[in-house]
Amino acid sequence: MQLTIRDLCKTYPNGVRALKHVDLTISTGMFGLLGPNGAGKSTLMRTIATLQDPDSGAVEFGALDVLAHKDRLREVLGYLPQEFGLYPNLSAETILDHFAVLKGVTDRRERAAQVHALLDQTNLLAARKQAVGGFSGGMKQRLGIAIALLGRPRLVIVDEPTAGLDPTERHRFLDLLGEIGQDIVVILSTHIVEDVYELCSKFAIISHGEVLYSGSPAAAVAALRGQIWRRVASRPELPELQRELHVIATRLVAGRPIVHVHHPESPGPGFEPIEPGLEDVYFFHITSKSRRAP
Ligand SMILES: Nc1ncnc2c1ncn2[C@@H]1O[C@H](COP(=O)(O)OP(=O)(O)OP(=O)(O)O)[C@@H](O)[C@H]1O
Repeated sequence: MQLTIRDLCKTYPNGVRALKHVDLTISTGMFGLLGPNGAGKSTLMRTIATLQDPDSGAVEFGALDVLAHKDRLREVLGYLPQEFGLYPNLSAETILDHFAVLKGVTDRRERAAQVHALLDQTNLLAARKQAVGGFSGGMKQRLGIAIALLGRPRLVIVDEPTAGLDPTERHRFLDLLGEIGQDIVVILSTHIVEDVYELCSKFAIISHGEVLYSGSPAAAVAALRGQIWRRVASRPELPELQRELHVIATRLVAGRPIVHVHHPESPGPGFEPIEPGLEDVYFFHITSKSRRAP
């Protein structure tokens, strides 16, 4: 099954152009949507999830025209929004049972089986009778994904699910997504580069409503190989380096600024070549765009 997004545009009434001619083809597996705050990720997710309309463009899931047949898309969709409320006094099991009814799983035995399987898959079986008001952030997110998976969706959309999770919970959540993404389309929106690197076979970088890159993380890294250089800089040097070279990132390592520069060959004395990481890819595309902008 394939999700095809064609020439999608959205301008909010306040004039913000949140999506500018977005084209993407997303196949079965985990697809990462990476971009800074305000890039347009949530707008794109909500549009695919049929929660809001674009101004123009098309979304197709297999042969289904999503914008023309929203109800049919919703039958095969699981959506975990950035923020969601849960009745704090209800247990995870009761909440899942309610949502299963809403998703149309009317057969009691089938519903009980699905709820049990999802509680097991999300490692919430032991906590199933507890009121969710006492759940940790990670447990709430796992319950959120269990709700999204009710009714056996073919398309799952998760919007920044790992924000605010500690490393253990983050990995547990990512492992869970990895399992799910074996044979359905899963779109993971995030601003955490490692989430994409660890999990996604394909990804796109989006900024200011535009797709700056789409492809595999490995190909994106390979395309920059031999072109990323690093050197320690003193603070007073930074403005000149930034003027003269394409500095993609500056980091403090043990209190000293380290600059990463994109250049086809050595940019000068003191620079050493480095193996690019996905973070270099991300900053390269984001900064290339702002260098091109008038
Ligand atoms: N309902 C709205 N009305 C007006 N502007 C909006 C609305 N929703 C989003 N925007 C603006 O559209 C742009 C894209 O927002 P969006 O939430 O899609 O980005 P995002 O990539 O999901 O960001 P974040 O990571 O911060 O959630 C931002 O400039 C945002 O301020």
